[in-house]
Amino acid sequence: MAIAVGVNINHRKEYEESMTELINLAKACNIKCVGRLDQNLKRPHAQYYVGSGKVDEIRMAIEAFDANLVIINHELSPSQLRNLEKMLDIRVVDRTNLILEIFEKRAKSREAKLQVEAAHLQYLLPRLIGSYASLGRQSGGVGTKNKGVGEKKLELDRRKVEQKIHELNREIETIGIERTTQRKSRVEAQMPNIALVGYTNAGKSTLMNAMLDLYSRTAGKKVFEKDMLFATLETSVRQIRLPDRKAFTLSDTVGFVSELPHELVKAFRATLEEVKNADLLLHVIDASNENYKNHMKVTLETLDEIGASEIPIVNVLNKIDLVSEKELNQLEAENAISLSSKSYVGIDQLVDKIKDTVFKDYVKCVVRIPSEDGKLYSYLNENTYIMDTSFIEDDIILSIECSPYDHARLEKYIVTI
Ligand SMILES: Nc1nc2c(ncn2[C@@H]2O[C@H](COP(=O)(O)OP(=O)(O)OP(=O)(O)O)[C@@H](O)[C@H]2O)c(=O)[nH]1
Ligand SMILES: [Mg+2]
Repeated sequence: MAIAVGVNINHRKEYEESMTELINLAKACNIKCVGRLDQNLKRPHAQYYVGSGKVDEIRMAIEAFDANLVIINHELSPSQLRNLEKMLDIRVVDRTNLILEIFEKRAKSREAKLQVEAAHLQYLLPRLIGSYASLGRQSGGVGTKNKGVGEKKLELDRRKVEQKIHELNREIETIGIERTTQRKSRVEAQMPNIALVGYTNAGKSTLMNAMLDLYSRTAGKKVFEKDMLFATLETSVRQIRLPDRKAFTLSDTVGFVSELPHELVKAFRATLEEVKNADLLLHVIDASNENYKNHMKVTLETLDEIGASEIPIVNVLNKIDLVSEKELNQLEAENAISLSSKSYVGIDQLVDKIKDTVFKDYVKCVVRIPSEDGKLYSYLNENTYIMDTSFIEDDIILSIECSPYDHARLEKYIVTI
């Protein structure tokens, strides 16, 4: 049972949505918000984040609603967190900590678990001094009360935590090396990489599944999709082969959120390598969300933070089945495709767009291959688009469209007709 507290700095128009989001983040952590307090300020209060009068109001709300937790819609400095907890005598959780707790709950793979743990410890390190947060982890997460840490123990704790972060990072690095090796073998296969990116709950995983359903022969390898914040925490890479044999890898990635903790972005850098190494990003946007523009901005900022801002982007305005025609015409996004991943509307247009970008260098040519070269024929059948087949003497004449890579390799078979 928590009281949600927000400070609207300079009347930000995204404020209301970010409070709703905070309450949803809490829900994802099994915390129910029973009360809410807001304050308009020009800048946060240095000591308590909220103004000191507001601290009294929060105290009254805690009593009135019998709450055992206060959630703040922003990252608090270590001293603000300490001061507030001291004043209120209750555990205070900031937005960053809440997101970290969700990631901790959802992480499944070893790599994701290690990354989240490293991020959480990094967050805790400067906050170890006498806060509830410092011991919350050892005694069971949000909502636990703890007090009294001796100075000596604190120093010991700090060194232990630093050591642990160091070990975790080493292990994450090792997994990262394996990942790079896997990626290398894909690069050698000359397959372009496309990554789905975007705000959490925009529909990235749903679009991935729709593409798999339509264009993958190895169906059944679907990814997890759900109406909740941060359904996806791991990067999944799948191969897609279009009917004209053009193939690419598609990566589904962790969603972004406004004020995504820097510790997490840093910790997830290895997982987000797929994004950094992509030839094209499909920026999935929930067009039915009235704050979609702010979501786009957050995504672009996060891409910048991970060093992926130079990669070409196609904007995918998703969930158009929930948008009226009038609203659809008002949507603003450059280089955009509108579609519905859920009802499979408009996916063909996205595919055309993909062909126009990552496959624009594909070339059409005619090759003449000896009919006994069955191996070459089956390679071409598998990897290039055969538009026409005819025969001259004992040779097969194929009109094909292929990658520049294959084109170079086929040089001695190419004929002009
Ligand atoms: N109506 C409608 N709902 C959609 C569409 N695409 C996705 N959804 C729903 O939106 C919710 C979130 O979808 P996901 O695919 O899990 O979203 P995500 O972007 O992968 O989210 P994270 O993994 O949390 O970052 C699910 O309930 C989907 O069914 C769509 O085109 N139309
Ligand atoms: Mg997802």
